[in-house]
Amino acid sequence: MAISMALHETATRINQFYRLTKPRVVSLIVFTAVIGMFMAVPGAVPLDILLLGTIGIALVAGAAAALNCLVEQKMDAVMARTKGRPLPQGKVSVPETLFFLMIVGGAGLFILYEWVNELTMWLTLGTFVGYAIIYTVILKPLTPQNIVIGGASGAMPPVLGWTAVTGEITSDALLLFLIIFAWTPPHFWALALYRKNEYASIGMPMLPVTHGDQFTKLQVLLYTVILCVVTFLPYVTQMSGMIYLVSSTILNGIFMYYAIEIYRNYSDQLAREAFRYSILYLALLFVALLVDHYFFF
Ligand code: HEM
Ligand SMILES: CC(C)=CCC/C(C)=C/CC/C(C)=C/COP(=O)(O)OP(=O)(O)O
Repeated sequence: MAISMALHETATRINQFYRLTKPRVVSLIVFTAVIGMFMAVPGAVPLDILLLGTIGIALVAGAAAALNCLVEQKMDAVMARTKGRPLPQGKVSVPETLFFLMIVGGAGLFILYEWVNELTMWLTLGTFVGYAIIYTVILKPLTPQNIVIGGASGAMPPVLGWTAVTGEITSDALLLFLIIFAWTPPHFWALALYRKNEYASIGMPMLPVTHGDQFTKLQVLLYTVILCVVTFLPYVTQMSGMIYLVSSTILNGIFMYYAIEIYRNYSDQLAREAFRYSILYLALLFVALLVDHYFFF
């Protein structure tokens, strides 16, 4: 009995640390990194790079998310969406979180340095600093353009995957970066529209709080148009073929529908759906890139 209680308690503790890493967001981030690896070569990705690169990038991304949770714990305690997180709930302490993220992040960087390559290690460290320091600490509380600039960190993982395999950055890798970079504003501002009051309550200068709903809706629409243009580029540059063109056109059509409807007939429900769709969109777009890469015609 005592042993099973102790086991249960240990599992619960481990789960709290796991939750600090924002596992769902990080899964999609790692997924785009893995697809970046496959896109970088015509044939198979060496298995050791695939495994160690993925583990290394995932560990550093998880550490970055944990540092974000640490920095924002007081604000997280106020917002309904975030108040259940481990730090505001007192499930883990500040020193424990610091220790955890340093071990996890350090292990990730070590793996990348030792078994992948130095360039990927440095770029991953730069991405960590970009998200956990430049975005979280400096830009987020300062300017509503925080996510346009901070989004650059979220857009880096396919580039990290690419350099893990090739050791260099090419224009095709930058195209993958551009796709996520253009996707981030409609992804986040759709959410910010229906979570505006929560952001206002903690004084976070998100676009709907500082510039109002109408302006934000217009920005969602504009960035969705930019996204459509950017996602056409892999076909134009012949990085991708027909499978990608058809898939991305359908995915973009649905995204445009949401962006136009948000602009013309806004409801929180619609913005919530658009936000959920944005996640599905990115996942499927990257699947389309991958499938097309191996069945190019
Ligand atoms: C600066 C850039 C970004 C900002 C500000 C942002 C913001 C957010 C926020 C606030 C949520 C939480 C929604 C909720 O709790 O209901 C969220 C969820 C999510 N984001 Fe982002 N995001 C960014 C970039 C990214 C990137 C680059 C990816 C992946 C490539 C991503 C993937 C996801 C996923 C998968 C979820 C759903 C998580 C869940 O279901 O718990 N985000 N995003
Ligand atoms: C490879 C590597 C080091 C990647 C790091 C990049 C990274 C973890 C990006 C995540 C983007 C993200 C979780 C945004 C959430 O916004 P938020 O943090 O403002 O959301 P919140 O309000 O839910 O805390």
